[in-house]
Amino acid sequence: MSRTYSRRTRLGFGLATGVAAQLAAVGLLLASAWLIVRAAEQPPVLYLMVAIVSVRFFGISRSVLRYVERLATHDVALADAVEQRVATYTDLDRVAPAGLGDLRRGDLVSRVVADVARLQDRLLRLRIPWWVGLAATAVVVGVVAAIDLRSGLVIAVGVAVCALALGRAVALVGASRSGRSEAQGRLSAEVAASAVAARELVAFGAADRARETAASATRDAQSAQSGGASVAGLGSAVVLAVAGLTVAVLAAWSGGVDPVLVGVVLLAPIALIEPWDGWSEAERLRPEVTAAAARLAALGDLPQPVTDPGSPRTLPTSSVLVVDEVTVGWDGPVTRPVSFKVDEGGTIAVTGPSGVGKSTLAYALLRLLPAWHGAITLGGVGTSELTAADVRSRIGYLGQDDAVFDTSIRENLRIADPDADEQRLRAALDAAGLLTAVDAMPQGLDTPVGEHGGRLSGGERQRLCLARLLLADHRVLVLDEPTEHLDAPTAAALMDDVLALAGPGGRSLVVISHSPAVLSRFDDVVRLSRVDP
Ligand SMILES: Nc1ncnc2c1ncn2[C@@H]1O[C@H](COP(=O)(O)OP(=O)(O)OP(=O)(O)O)[C@@H](O)[C@H]1O
Repeated sequence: MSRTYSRRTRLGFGLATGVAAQLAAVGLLLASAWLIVRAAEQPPVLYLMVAIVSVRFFGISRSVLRYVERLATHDVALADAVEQRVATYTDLDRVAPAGLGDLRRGDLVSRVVADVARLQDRLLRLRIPWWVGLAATAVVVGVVAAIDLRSGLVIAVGVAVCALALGRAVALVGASRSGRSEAQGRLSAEVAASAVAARELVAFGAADRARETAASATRDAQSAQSGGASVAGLGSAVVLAVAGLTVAVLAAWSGGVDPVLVGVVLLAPIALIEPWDGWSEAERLRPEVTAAAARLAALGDLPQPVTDPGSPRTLPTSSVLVVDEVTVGWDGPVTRPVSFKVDEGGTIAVTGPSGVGKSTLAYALLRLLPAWHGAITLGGVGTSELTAADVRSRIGYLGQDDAVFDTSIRENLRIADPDADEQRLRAALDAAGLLTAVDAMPQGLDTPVGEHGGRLSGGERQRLCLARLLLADHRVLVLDEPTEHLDAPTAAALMDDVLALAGPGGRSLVVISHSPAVLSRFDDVVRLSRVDP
């Protein structure tokens, strides 16, 4: 349906066609009932024509209306899901990477994919069946009441009993069913972790343990799922029992009803089984949908590690970086206060024992984490007075294991600048010392790099990440262990290319490293030390 109609209008249209489809189904059954009873009296066929045409009309219109209803309501639900997915990404973007706490990758994927899909059910399989079912049921009760008031009241009582019994039965049996989302999330996390670490798990003979953990997560997910199936079974049983009971009561009390209409009255509760089944399915899904909504809301509630100031200052033109008596850490300061200055085009190395907080300092420079004490200024303005986006447009970071995507070299580079033309891509590769190697590859820039860049050597992978960083055009580069995992000649060659980026008119460099060979290339080396425990 055209997007020019508002979502509310499209939903209203979907609901109206849903109710009409449901009434067509009811009409089909009731018209058939009347037709069968009336035909038994063998009247002239003309008397039956209206009912015969009605049966055909309801039969055809039911399918057409159901189809239109699905189109309209799914259109709205899919638009909602897109918005929800964007909102979830925005929440992740707001807190990642420092604010994700203990959330595991697989679990995050499960939230973004499965929980958002579950939320789609809130409209399609939870709310709409209730609204459509209630409207259709009200019409049926009205029609039967018009034929025989007492029978109408009996069906109305049946509806109330069915709705209450469904809610009660599902709540009793399904109290533990909300665990399905968690179980799915844990299963996704286990599978993702095992897939990423498959080589190490096999090498250390830990594959069986990983398999057992995954099997236990699978059992939990299955048990949650089979619990859902038993709830569905119970729901259907409740619906059938209430419908049957209502028919029995109607049969016992239908003495005063016109004999031709007895079939219509008696079959009315049977015609309501379909919408009531929709309620039963809705109640089965309710705990899962509620849990999925809670999990997504929990992402939105994650505290933001750094917040932008209310009135941020303008990003200064100067890129002189000053770190003044700064201490960093995650749960409290782990480093002693550190101070240094990097002029435009200047270089500095940061070193210190493992775990002292070197990478954490890099996070603070990029405003991914706040510093506990001291001040970090860029061009004389405190970075806490700037927006994080402004700081990150000026300061770029190359981590120890930056993500390389399973696509071509060109597309990996374009993540930094989707509009970069061939010339800029080649210039960045040249500056990172990778152009000659790429030109020697048969597919050049279109060479696929494989999962995690597995088809590149360690040095090539690191240079690709460096080239990507250079494309983003930051004036200050923070390089965290850029030569990690590289042999001495490759590391030295990479450092030559890195240092060539600095100098007058060039970029400022903060290089974090343990390596004496790397440190020996710098005049200024800052040593971090741990606060006393
Ligand atoms: N995501 C995190 N959440 C909580 N604590 C963290 C996190 N990452 C690191 N830490 C802790 O912060 C401290 C500093 O870690 P950091 O990675 O900055 O050290 P580092 O000096 O870079 O170490 P290395 O040289 O081994 O890379 C360590 O005690 C570490 O356990």
